[in-house]
Amino acid sequence: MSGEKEIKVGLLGLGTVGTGVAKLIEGHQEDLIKQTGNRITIQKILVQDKDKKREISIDKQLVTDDPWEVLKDSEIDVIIEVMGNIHPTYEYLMFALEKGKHVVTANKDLMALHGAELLAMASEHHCDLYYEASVAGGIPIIRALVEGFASDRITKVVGIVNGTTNYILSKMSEEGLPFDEVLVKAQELGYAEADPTSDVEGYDAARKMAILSNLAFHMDVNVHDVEVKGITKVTEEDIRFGKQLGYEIKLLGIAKQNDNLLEVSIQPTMVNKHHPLAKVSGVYNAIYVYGEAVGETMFYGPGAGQLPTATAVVSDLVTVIKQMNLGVNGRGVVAPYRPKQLKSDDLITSRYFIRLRVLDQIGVLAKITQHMAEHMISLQEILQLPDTEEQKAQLILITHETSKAQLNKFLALMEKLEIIDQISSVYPVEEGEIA
Ligand SMILES: NC(=O)C1=CN([C@@H]2O[C@H](COP(=O)(O)OP(=O)(O)OC[C@H]3O[C@@H](n4cnc5c(N)ncnc54)[C@H](OP(=O)(O)O)[C@@H]3O)[C@@H](O)[C@H]2O)C=CC1
Ligand SMILES: N[C@@H](CC=O)C(=O)O
Repeated sequence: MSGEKEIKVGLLGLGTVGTGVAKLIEGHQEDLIKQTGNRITIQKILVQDKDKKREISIDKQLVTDDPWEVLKDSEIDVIIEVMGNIHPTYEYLMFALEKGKHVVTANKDLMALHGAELLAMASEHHCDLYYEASVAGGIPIIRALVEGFASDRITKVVGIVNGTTNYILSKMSEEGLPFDEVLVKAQELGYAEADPTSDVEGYDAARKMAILSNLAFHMDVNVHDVEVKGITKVTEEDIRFGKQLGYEIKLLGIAKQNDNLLEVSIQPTMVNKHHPLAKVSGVYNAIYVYGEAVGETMFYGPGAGQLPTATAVVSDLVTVIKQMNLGVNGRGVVAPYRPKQLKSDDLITSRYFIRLRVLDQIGVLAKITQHMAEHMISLQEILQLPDTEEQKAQLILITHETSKAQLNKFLALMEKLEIIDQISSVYPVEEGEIA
């Protein structure tokens, strides 16, 4: 096709994802033209360091370190933001939207914190703001929630939403590799955030769970509503003992809504080895969505990395262009319309894996189980193993469903007992409804 209208894009960032976006726009141009009727041109690219050696050859004239050269360019129709961070990114995108430019972003930090303001600004100026790449890289989960399940009422979203930590836990479990070594590899592969603390401490996944919960439950969920625990304290023993009892440890996001009461968390979880989530390995992500009408659905795919993430970004761009051609930009945003109320700890329930180091004495087990009974915690399974220290033993308890409030009271008591040397770890257990 020739003579098609050109759509000009301003690219903020030319790192892992930005490079993938440039590659796809160039490499898939003919298909993109067929789908949109438009030729897509990258007009300008913002970077920090203009002299940095780049993975792809780019016309030097396009590259700038002056944000205003991109943001104030009146020929640019769409800004693609893949530079990350909250500031100055927030200010740049607010400016772009105010000037009537459509925005596509992969930035979950920004969307989880300022999504509502950005979407309001987009709506006010009849602009699109799409952010599919911000959750689960190449999996079109946002589109599924917003469009695919628009007619249903979602009750639960459970999944693995961080590629870096899933890669680390998989390598630790499958190959026995140490945490630090695998983290370096994840950074080299471009999976980890610029500061990998946000991956390993669970903040990245918490932001993604906030975004998903917002869209799934139509509540104004923000990152502060998410209970967060990362993987830095997961030990080789937890992985080994978990396996002995038939579990794999996964950093699992859980968002559940019952009677308009919400719980959202991200934490290392013992997942039954027969549950499909236990088999999600490497950088892959997987998300279960449960709807009242649809029942159970599962989405699976690469959660990070250059081309998977770029696919989501460029697909958003295609949507924006199609809407430009129809003149319907900025109309798709549905603001949260249900009041948000978070569950108290007595309404949050789970099974739990508790690993204790105890004194290896007669009557220890009886005392512990007696305290469990007093706290209305019922035992599902127990495993006692020798400890590396003499006269100590490792005790692993798997509970039946119990409330977080009861569990915390029980653990507080355990801490005070002389027969308990250490509470080594506590993880929720996900058996899965289809295990
Ligand atoms: N990597 C992944 O797999 C995924 C990433 N994302 C998200 O995509 C975004 C980009 O990630 P990624 O590509 O990995 O990040 P990188 O660190 O690889 O790239 C960031 C790019 O932005 C530029 N940049 C950063 N800050 C500024 C600034 N203040 N002014 C001008 N340019 C700036 C950098 O310039 P220079 O090159 O000169 O340093 C670089 O080109 C983030 O929001 C991330 O969370 C989302 C899903 C997956
Ligand atoms: N660091 C993130 C990148 C994608 O969002 C991850 O590992 O999932």
